[in-house]
Amino acid sequence: MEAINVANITKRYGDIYALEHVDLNFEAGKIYGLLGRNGAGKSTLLKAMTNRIFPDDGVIYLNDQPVMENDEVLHQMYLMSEEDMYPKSMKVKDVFHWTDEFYGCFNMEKAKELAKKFELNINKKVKDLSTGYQSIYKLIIALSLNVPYVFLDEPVLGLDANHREMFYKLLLETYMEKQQTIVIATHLIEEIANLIEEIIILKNGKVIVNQPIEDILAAGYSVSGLAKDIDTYCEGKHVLGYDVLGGLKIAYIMGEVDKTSLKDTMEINPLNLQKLFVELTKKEGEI
Ligand SMILES: Nc1ncnc2c1ncn2[C@@H]1O[C@H](COP(=O)(O)OP(=O)(O)OP(=O)(O)O)[C@@H](O)[C@H]1O
Repeated sequence: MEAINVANITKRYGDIYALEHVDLNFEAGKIYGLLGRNGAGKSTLLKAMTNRIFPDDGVIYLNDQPVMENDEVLHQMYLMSEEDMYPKSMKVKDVFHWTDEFYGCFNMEKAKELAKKFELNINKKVKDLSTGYQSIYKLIIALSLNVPYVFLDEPVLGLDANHREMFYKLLLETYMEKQQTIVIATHLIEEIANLIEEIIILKNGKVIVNQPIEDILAAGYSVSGLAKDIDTYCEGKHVLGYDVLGGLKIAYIMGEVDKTSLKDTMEINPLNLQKLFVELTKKEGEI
């Protein structure tokens, strides 16, 4: 079932098209990965979906209702982003309190429990938190709010590896329990590869990939071997790109695996999401 419909959204900043004719559907109860290089339009899209900015063209609907200045709809969504919604001089526990006041569906008990897990002192002012903890307190809000739509813009910014793993685990547990619609925008592609069901890739404000992660990974493969053998093997194939390591070459190929011209010295492997992303979003002339 389609829950959010992004219909023909365009957002310009001067001459720059942050988003250009973007059409997307988000189904209820799924986890989406929103990927794109720096400046691709990820944050702009999430902000438009949550009414933080207004598109120049197009409409965004949540269950057929426009999100624009629609309080009823906005109370069903939470966007976690770098932007602070409250003054930085506020204590974390007060941010929790006001979030509860605004949404009316904040699980304070869970938030306090998570704060203990992450060793976050909720009596501290937001401005006194380290970079990692500035993300952590917002993640705790995202995990403790009982809203059906959660948008996470760079959720693990500044978190150490242990805290990142903890967060992914907690996010999955929360998702299993509440079956929310979750959209995660991140550059840490491999870290979310096992978490997401659907993948959206933006490039220069346009959607270039929008499909189940399984499908896109199954649509191609990589082959490695001696450079000259790989070059011969790749003739006539849809090659996304190459990596060269000494005399060894790896080619990233779209299409069904062709075993007919494969040599014993060559090895076939599945595509990896990060590699696929890099190849699909490379600029001309970039290595
Ligand atoms: N308030 C603004 N004023 C001017 N230009 C903006 C503004 N917000 C975004 N942009 C521009 O719109 C484009 C898309 O930016 P956006 O922040 O959505 O990208 P992003 O994919 O989230 O990037 P990153 O991964 O670097 O955070 C960029 O070219 C950016 O410079």
